[in-house]
Amino acid sequence: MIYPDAHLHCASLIKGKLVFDKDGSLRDAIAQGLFLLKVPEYLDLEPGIKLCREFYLPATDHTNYGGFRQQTDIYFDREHFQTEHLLVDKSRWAGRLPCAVVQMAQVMDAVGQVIFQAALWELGVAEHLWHRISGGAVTGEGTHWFAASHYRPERRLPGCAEHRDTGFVTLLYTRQPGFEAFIGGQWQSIAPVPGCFIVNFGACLEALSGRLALPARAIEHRVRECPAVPKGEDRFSFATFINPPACGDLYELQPQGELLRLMSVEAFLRRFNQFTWQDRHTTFGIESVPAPDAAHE
Ligand SMILES: O=C(O)CCC(=O)C(=O)O
Ligand SMILES: [Fe+2]
Repeated sequence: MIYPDAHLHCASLIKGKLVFDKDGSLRDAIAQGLFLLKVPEYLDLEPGIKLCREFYLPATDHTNYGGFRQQTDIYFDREHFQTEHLLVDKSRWAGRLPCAVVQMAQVMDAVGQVIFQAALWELGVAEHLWHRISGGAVTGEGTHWFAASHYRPERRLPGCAEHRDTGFVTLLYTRQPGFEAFIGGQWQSIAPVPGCFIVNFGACLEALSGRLALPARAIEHRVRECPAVPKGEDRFSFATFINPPACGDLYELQPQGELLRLMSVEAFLRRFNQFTWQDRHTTFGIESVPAPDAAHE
């Protein structure tokens, strides 16, 4: 099946502010659910790329980027899909990820917070509510994930499940095709643009803004089956996600400005895990599994 390629607006960070190219705006991007962001020139993505190429390989003496398959509290084999991934909460980045990856993830996470704040301004959410509605995630508290994904071409399965990201803002980097988003009532391919992140909004932001004049869209997306590329490399991606804490609540802002509590984040994540991946990791993001004895060097 051939899908049309979607046109996405493109933004940059200029002096720490989110600025869109002339034909686009944050308003359009919020309504569409995703946009492209030029990778800031001070951000080196090589550590993330190296991790994606190596995390699933056996550990060796020469590198600390491999040997993650045994670390079952942060490594997930999605059995019904091509993807296998690392998902690591910020509280574990320093102890479990190579130093250069931690530095990169911290910058990506900070960029995500700038975008999140810009989106809250645009949506008209009063600043004194930002901390409460995000469980502090808007300024670095709450849950901040780093994910590194590898798509196993030998598996004749879809790349990754159809889903909406659960949190507020996601920054995703990939170099190979395969990402598809449900835009304008149909699936559309999102071709990777060299030097750009794909930014998308998640279910917590959609829930928060559902009754406002400008409701944010948590875009439905997936990765199609990615075949082996002769002499090419396997598909990979890495991402940071900004989420409320698992012990927090999901809110809907009312048109008059008051907050309505919808449900606990825990109940929401439990449902999401069960329906999206249909595997044994139903408490992912909710229960923290004790760390193994030896931290990853
Ligand atoms: O690998 C990709 O391009 C998408 C991955 C994704 O959607 C996710 O990790 O939430
Ligand atoms: Fe996603």
